[in-house]
Amino acid sequence: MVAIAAISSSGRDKPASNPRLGLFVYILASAAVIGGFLFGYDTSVVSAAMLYMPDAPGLKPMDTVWQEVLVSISPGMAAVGSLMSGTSSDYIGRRKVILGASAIFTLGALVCAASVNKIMLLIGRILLGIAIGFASMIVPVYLGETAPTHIRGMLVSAFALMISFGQVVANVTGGAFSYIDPYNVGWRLMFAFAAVPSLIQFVCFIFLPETPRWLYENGFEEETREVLEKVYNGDKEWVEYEMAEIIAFNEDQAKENAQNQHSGPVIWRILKTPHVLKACFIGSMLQAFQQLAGINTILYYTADIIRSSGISNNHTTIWISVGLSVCNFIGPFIPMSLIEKVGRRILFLFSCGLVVLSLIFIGVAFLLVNHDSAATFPANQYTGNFNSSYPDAKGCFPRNCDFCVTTDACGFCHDANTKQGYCLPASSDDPEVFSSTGSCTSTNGSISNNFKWEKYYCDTRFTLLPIIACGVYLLTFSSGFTSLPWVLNSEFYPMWARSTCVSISTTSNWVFNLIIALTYLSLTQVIGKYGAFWLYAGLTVIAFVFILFLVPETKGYSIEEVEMLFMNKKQRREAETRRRETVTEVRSRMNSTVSFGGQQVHKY
Ligand SMILES: O[C@H]1[C@H](O)[C@@H](O)[C@H](O)[C@@H](O)[C@H]1O
Repeated sequence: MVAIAAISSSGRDKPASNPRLGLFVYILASAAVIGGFLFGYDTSVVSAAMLYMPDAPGLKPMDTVWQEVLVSISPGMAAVGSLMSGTSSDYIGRRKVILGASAIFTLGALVCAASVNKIMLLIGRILLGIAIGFASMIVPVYLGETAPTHIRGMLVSAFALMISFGQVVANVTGGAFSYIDPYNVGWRLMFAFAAVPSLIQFVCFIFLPETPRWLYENGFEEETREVLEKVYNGDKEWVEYEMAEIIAFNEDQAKENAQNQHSGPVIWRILKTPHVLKACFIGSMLQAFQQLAGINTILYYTADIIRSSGISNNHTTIWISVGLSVCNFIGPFIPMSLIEKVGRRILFLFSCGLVVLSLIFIGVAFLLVNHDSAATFPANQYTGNFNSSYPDAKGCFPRNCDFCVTTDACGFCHDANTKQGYCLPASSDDPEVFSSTGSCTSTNGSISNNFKWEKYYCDTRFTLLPIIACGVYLLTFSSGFTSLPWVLNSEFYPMWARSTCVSISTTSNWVFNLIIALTYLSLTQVIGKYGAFWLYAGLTVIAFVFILFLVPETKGYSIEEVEMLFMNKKQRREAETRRRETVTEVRSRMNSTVSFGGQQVHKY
């Protein structure tokens, strides 16, 4: 992809030095990125709460179908919420959608915390899902449209950093609240905790402004200038420059609109505008690739992965999970501090390449664990009270321990000394303790001979390897892949298409998130854990090539200029000519001044 020289919409020269910003823009950004925190917190806290909810009074009995529905309804509804938020943020404004999202989030958190039955909990989870869908789409758009160009990438990266921070806090609070009567009170506190930041965000946004670009597009010229004054800390030169850019760009768009006689829904216009369609496709693919790299399998199944690498103690598992989520939290500081220096592409390619290597490393680690795990006895040596006609018995037959414990219905029954054993169907009443047939069945509540039953765990010399590999993966993923799809999507689109395209690409993120999370366990049963991670590595190699050839560098371009990067030469020439004409008109208008409130001000 070729780079273009910066084409200022207004034809003005950019002020020579960056503006000296005040506190305002940082307060505004901090309040906005709370949306990222809520996103991360909500997607993670449910795993801790789920340890207790199935046995909580009022929620019992909760079978696996209910559990799966309660966990996956929020990402599912987030996909719907992010799709809805595009149109609504065009009509009512970005700020009101943020207000709506934080209000719905607060309500959802309180409904979950106060649930007296499963239906109420389900309603709470639906509200939370809609709210995070709204937040995940609108916060990057809000920051992209408000932030000064030279810190735009950094501020949107802070949104991604807050997602990871929300995930760490969810792990820690999940652990902490599990000490406070977890079946009656603890799980409720886990949900209620999130109502505090969402309420803070709601209150902040009562006072914070709408984005200058939305304001101007919707006819609020004076308000646009007022917001720019605050964002640029009264720096006149920058306020004039940005104001001129916004005006010229809007006029240019109006002209283009009239020339091409666009009418009907925005999506129709996107389909008929090749360079915007291309940007929207690239943006959506980046979000899809982010999920196809398997980030959420590692985050959602951390406990399973730790157990299956040979750790059998629950407390150790919890603390290793916290350690891993810290790796995921440290990484985003790298793009935040480097993005405005080295640019988006280098960081993205660097992180993507390292993610491929660490996925291969995870696969190798799981392969070693698999090869090192104990063998099963040949089929003709299955003895004891083994009944091969028992349901599931055949599916559990000729595998080693690792294959056996990866299969949902089976467990490994082994000689406590020699370690060799049988892969048997797990008991339906007590799957973690007994098999349903064979040498590990319950005899008066215990296993009668020298055998031991393992549902998740295989003894291995490589215990630490998959855990180290996951830590390395989380560090490399979060040092670029976590942030860049969000940053680039907040920059790629012209104003008229921005909210629709960001909502499409955000929906792509949620849909692929769901697909990967729902298929991981079945995938490991078909191609093994190592096979699943190598598949993700293969998909990430495709992502690398995709980024290399199709993603432009957006660093340093104003949000109005980025659109040009997706045009071919002819389209760019036409757009440049039209913009030049607009510039001449705008310049002549901007040179005239009128008296306003006793002061001489520009006439726009
Ligand atoms: O950028 C975020 C981040 O990487 C999160 O850790 C992950 O859970 C999300 O799905 C992703 O979109």
